[in-house]
Amino acid sequence: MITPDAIESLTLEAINVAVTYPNGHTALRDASFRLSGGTICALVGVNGSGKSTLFKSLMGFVTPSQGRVEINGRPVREAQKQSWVAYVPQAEEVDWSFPVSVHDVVMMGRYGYMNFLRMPKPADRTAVEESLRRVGMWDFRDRQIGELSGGQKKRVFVARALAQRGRVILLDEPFTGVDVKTEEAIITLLRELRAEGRLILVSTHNLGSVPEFCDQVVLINRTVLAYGPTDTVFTAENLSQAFGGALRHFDLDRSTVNDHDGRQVTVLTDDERPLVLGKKGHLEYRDRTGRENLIDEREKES
Ligand SMILES: Nc1ncnc2c1ncn2[C@@H]1O[C@H](COP(=O)(O)OP(=O)(O)OP(=O)(O)O)[C@@H](O)[C@H]1O
Repeated sequence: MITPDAIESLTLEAINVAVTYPNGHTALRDASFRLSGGTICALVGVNGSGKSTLFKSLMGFVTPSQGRVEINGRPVREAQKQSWVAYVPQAEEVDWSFPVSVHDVVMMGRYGYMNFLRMPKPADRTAVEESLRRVGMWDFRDRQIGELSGGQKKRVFVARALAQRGRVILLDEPFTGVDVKTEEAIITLLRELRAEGRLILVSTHNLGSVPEFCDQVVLINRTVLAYGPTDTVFTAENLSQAFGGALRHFDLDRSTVNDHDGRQVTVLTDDERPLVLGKKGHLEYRDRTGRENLIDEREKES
């Protein structure tokens, strides 16, 4: 297991990244942000805003036409050779009819540590078992990957990232098609990985979940519009800039959201997990543990 000491200096930096596809379409231009290890950062933007393109450039799958990506100050391809960047794909990107077992999929996370014959060593087998147990999928190890539910498939790909011992872990829409219980299990795991000093970047449409588990946000729309701590970046103004008319917007005079305190709130949503902003535009949290100061501040509101 990677100790926090070993990755405490982890940094990921995009510097003026532009990506133009061979058909001439520029999906990203002048995109810059910098993140350090020990964070869960949301990558938030509308469909087509360039989230997957940004992920591909962080993995070295597309080469920026301008700018660069650096991990610990080194080109991303060097980090990739050391298996530092792990990727959890969207369900649609995977061919589920491919005849591989759950165990095989997670073993793929170890390929970077093997020679060209890809003969697993005991350390590889141990990493696979530990990772599958950690996501609660060890009992499913011999199942064909296509025979799992959506949430189970997600957990297997998270296990593959764990087996890879990725320092930077990229998750593309990990909560799509996943029930709330599995979402919570994945979030718990991500928090553990953050505590180990890893850098986790999660692309998501679930605005309402972001304040609950992401300490930072990168907001994109063909460039980086804003990045930094969630409570400074996740404002109604920034979100309307990022989403334009794509978000539904409700102003409620008297809130009935969960067990909210009945004061005025604004709700922004593009799906079933709405983002709730208080009267002064501050974030409202479902889980207020550790955020008692916010409740005190609310008391002072009229
Ligand atoms: N291989 C490609 N060739 C040409 N254009 C592409 C290619 N891949 C993506 N694009 C275009 O680049 C833009 C950004 O696409 P990208 O997939 O990065 O967006 P996204 O934010 O991940 O979207 P979604 O939320 O729908 O997954 C889109 O306009 C898309 O049509």
